[in-house]
Amino acid sequence: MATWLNPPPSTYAYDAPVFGVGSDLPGLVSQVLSFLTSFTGVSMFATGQTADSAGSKLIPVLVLGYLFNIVRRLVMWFLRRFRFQYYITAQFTEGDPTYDWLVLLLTDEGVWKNSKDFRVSSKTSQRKWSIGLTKDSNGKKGGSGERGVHSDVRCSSAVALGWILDRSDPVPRPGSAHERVQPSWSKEYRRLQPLPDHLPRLMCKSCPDSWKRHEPNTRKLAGRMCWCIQWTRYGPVMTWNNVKRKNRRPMESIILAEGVLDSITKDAREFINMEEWYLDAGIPHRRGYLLHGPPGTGKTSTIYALAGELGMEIYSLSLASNFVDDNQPSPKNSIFLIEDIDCAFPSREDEDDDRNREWGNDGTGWVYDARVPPRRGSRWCPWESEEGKLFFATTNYIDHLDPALMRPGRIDMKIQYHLANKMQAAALFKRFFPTKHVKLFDIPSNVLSLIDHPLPSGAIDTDANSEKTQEAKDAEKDAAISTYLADLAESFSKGVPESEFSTAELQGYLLIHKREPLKAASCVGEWVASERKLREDKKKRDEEKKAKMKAKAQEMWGAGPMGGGAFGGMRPSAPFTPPLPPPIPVVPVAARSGDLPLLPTPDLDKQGLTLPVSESSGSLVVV
Ligand SMILES: Nc1ncnc2c1ncn2[C@@H]1O[C@H](COP(=O)(O)OP(=O)(O)OP(=O)(O)O)[C@@H](O)[C@H]1O
Repeated sequence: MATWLNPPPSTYAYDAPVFGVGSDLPGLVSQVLSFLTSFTGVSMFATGQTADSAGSKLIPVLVLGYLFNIVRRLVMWFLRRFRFQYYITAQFTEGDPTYDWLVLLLTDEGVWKNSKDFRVSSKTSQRKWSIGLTKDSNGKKGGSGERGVHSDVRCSSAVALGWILDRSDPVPRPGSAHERVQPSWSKEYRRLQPLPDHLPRLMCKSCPDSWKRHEPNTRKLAGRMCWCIQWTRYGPVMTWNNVKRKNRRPMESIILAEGVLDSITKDAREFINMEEWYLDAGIPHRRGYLLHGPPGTGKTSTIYALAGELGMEIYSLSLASNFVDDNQPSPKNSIFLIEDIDCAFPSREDEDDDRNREWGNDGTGWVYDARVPPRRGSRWCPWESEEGKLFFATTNYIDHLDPALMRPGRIDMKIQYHLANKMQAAALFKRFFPTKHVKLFDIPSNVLSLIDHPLPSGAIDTDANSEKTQEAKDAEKDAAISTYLADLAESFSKGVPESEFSTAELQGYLLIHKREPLKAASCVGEWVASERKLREDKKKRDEEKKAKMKAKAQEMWGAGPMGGGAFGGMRPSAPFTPPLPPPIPVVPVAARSGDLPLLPTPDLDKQGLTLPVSESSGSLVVV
């Protein structure tokens, strides 16, 4: 079924006159003047079109038209000044909760009904705004039924933080997705003056109840870069977009070594509650955590659970954007997250190695890929300027990080994650097979009959006794089931070798047997053996591949000075040192000419890769 969507622009500006002028006067006057200009020009030109004097009358007509245009522009300029003086603009930016509230309110007000311009989309919109087609669970049009709600967005604080009175930019920005919602959309709001008093009321009205409630969701917002042209600046700006909505993850579902989770939560809570102390002590109010360890050990899950626990949103920086704009900071009391931080901020040595490789400066004389832009690396810390926030970074390779990045003040707490131990394996098993869901599991009938103890003899005397004994029977049964499942968990953990598999891997295995606790426990040994074999095979394959590549390179470049190989073992007479900086755009000659394969590999034998290199007209050329 076709759905007519009317996606809202990324920014709404609600204009209201400070002194209650209820219509868009400047806009109206502009329209009238525009019409007069064109009408006068056309009519004068028409009257000048007599057979004998067309040419002589054309020039004054054009001059007059030109003068009209100048006058029109002047009037417009004065009107804009007037507007600047007497209007206040409140901007609601996409990504901020107030934006959502406003769009919701507008939807409820039915403002989209008058829209003439629709965009039809084949994919589901992130926000399911539409013209009265969606209904929430209460049957309310344009309701918020499906929308993600942060667990702790309080109306009052969001209002205080969420809107900006912007006197500096009275004119709509050309080129930006910027739409003005005229005050005429609601008589009620026009009456409420002046705007600064009115806005909080407007926000409180538009803030849906569901936003005020404590709802079990965590939102993750990701930085997205877009281009914006403003009067004052031209360039990329960053907007936060709600890209992921996750159900709030209970802290109990995170299985870590004892005390780890508690210490992070305690530390974060302390940080939040001690803002004033930080200010008084002159210490920047920010706290950085680095979670490091092998993949799949629960680093990201911890952050999501913590966000839910503390009622915070997660603002995640996409490394692809490689950019943070100070003008679009994430709100206070939020979590700023950078996953796999080693990719964004490699250690300086790594970075220099990379640069050397890029510029053929590693002694091989070969330019690998000079098109790789230099990374900003460790000299670029986006959270340096951000206060009142928790910063989380995750990495699998802490050794690859620049020590400067990890100094206190940037990273205050490092938490190491490990591959699963036996305790974690058992806890994970119990999480998968809780007693309360036993009905979902395939429990062998012989086990069930064992669990189903007969009632104690003589217990069924009266109705009351009957109830009591039934309760006792249920409790006894529950206890028997949990003992049974605990035994299975124990046997499962015995089958899992210590610190060899990640929690995610164990989770993957348990998911295969999610309804068969007995099988999950009894087959774990087989699974471990097969996983080990897979790893061995992969290791062998990798080694073979490496050896093949090495042999190929030797065959191509020769083993040593002037010895053998398709290129006669050529090598440069002296190590090549290209100028740095500025970088010259260099494309490997092999890649350009197409007669040699692109050498992909930094770890190929250096001896075999050396070539004589000279510089010629701004590009490096292999001769
Ligand atoms: N300690 C853990 N407790 C509970 N679940 C876990 C744990 N570790 C991993 N998982 C599960 O494994 C999956 C991956 O976990 P997660 O993304 O948190 O790992 P990670 O350490 O961040 O991995 P990576 O370093 O690859 O980003 C999730 O579905 C999560 O539920």
